[in-house]
Amino acid sequence: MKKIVIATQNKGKAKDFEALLSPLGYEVLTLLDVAQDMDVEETGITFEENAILKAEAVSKALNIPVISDDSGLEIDALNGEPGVYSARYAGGAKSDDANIAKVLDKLAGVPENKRTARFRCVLAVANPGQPTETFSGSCEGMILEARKGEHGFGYDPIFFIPALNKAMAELVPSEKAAISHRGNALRELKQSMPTWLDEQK
Ligand SMILES: O=P(O)(O)OP(=O)(O)OP(=O)(O)OC[C@H]1O[C@@H](n2cnc3c(O)ncnc32)[C@H](O)[C@@H]1O
Ligand SMILES: [Mg+2]
Repeated sequence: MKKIVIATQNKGKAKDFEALLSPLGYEVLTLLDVAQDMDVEETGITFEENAILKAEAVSKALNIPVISDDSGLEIDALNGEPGVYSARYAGGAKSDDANIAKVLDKLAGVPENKRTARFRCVLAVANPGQPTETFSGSCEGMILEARKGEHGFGYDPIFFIPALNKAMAELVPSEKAAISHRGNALRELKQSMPTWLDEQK
């Protein structure tokens, strides 16, 4: 089986990438498999900057091609927060539960039609000795008033997709892959670099 390294420590993202890439015949490896202690500081102020930082640091250290993912949730009523700070929105250690609680608290009393939001994802492809490329995807939705569903990770239980009449966390991995910001960004990558994935071994 072909292998591909995703420069992430996030097990939820790893599952999303498995749903996207195993149908194409890839085994997905992450930093948790290949470089446990590599934690790249995300000092950028955009998803692009952070995706490039993570991909280049890992590609350089391991001397292999990698894909990184920088992503987050933008809520219109909060002027785009949590945005690039999505992973640690509630401060301290990363906690999906505390992050969701903070969002629900901040949106208390905000009516349904003002709860619009989107997930964004930027993938960076870094190859030793070649210029890094980025690809982006988004997914529009609304912030629910309470958690719903058991699948996914992060803010998925409070992200409602009107077209499916379901929360993101109610979708099984293949259903999420078909409509998600991460899936859309990967489809962009495949379109712009049609042979890149095939060339990995
Ligand atoms: O940097 P790595 O190691 O990849 O892992 P991370 O969790 O820190 O990832 P980011 O820096 O890109 O922060 C993204 C955060 O945005 C949220 N997020 C991103 N994609 C999501 C998705 O598909 N569903 C729910 N929440 C998501 C979630 O809180 C993530 O922790
Ligand atoms: Mg991170």
